[in-house]
Amino acid sequence: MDPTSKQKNQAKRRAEELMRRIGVEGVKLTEYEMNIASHLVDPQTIKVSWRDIAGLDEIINELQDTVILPFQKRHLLPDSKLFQPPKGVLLFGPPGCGKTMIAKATAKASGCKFINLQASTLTDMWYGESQKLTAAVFSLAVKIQPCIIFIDEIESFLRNRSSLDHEATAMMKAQFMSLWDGLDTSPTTQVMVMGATNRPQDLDPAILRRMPATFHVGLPNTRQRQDILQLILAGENLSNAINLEEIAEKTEGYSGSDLRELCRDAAMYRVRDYVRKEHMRQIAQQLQDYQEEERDSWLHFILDGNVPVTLPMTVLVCTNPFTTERFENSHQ
Ligand SMILES: Nc1ncnc2c1ncn2[C@@H]1O[C@H](COP(=O)(O)OP(=O)(O)OP(=O)(O)O)[C@@H](O)[C@H]1O
Repeated sequence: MDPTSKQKNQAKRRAEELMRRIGVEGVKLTEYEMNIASHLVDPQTIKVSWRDIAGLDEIINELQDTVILPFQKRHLLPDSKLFQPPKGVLLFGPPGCGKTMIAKATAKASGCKFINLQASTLTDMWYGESQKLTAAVFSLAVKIQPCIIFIDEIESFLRNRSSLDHEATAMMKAQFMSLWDGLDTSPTTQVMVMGATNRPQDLDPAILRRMPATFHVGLPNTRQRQDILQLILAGENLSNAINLEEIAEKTEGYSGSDLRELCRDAAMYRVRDYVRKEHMRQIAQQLQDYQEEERDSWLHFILDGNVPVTLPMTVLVCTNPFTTERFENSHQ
């Protein structure tokens, strides 16, 4: 009995559906390629585009020239070994600064299929399966090219080799690199590995060499923070008193993701504030209704000719002169 059969069947169904949607038909896939294909992203359905990324124009322009142009304009120099996208691109920098967004927008702009791999997809497997899956990543990418293989947290499985590495891990790394090199054998192959990491210093130098295009996606400066805030708050109902320049100055050290959270918190705070005030208003209204009801019941009591021993002054003050008079008369 295969303990992974349920998982494999699900991956197969998902992969077949995806392949149909992205217009790859008549391509026969192995069981392992099917598994990898379930991580395939249809470029049409990628929601992130360059317009959603603020403050990173320099990186975007550079990516457009070095990566996207060779994919898009391949027909201009179809046989050239030089007019090629780099085989490896590395995006590095602190968390939450837009690396994943850039990778997705690159795939969308270049029209490439996008295999979104978590390192764990390859490493959490049974002994022997990892190697078959790694081979499947590259063979699938070649079958459906042009294709970007995106590996988030790439350092977690292609880290510095050490003598402490498990034999299977060491073999998988060596295999990954040799398959990567294999992409170079045909000048027409349009497959690129794109990695993202917060810890470039942990990456194996041999991997770094295979990624000639590196982009530092750092923490945004004041101007970039203002651009990000402007983008996040576009279309929101903002008070005229809000000064984005001032907020940008006060948020040194914030990533794009932190700024988004800040704006989300502010919106939540306004709604919470409104809901609380509304709640207080309702309580005040209920209290007032209750007091009015109480007063009415006292009035009935008085009008019926009863004399309360401890009639609250408020009732006397609130009642009309006629009632008070009756009360006084009856009291005498
Ligand atoms: N430059 C930016 N412009 C607009 N939004 C941004 C920017 N940078 C970050 N964000 C916001 O932060 C979120 C997280 O960004 P993203 O996932 O691309 O970061 P990352 O660098 O890949 O982080 P991690 O290293 O944690 O994976 C985005 O979904 C977006 O809302």
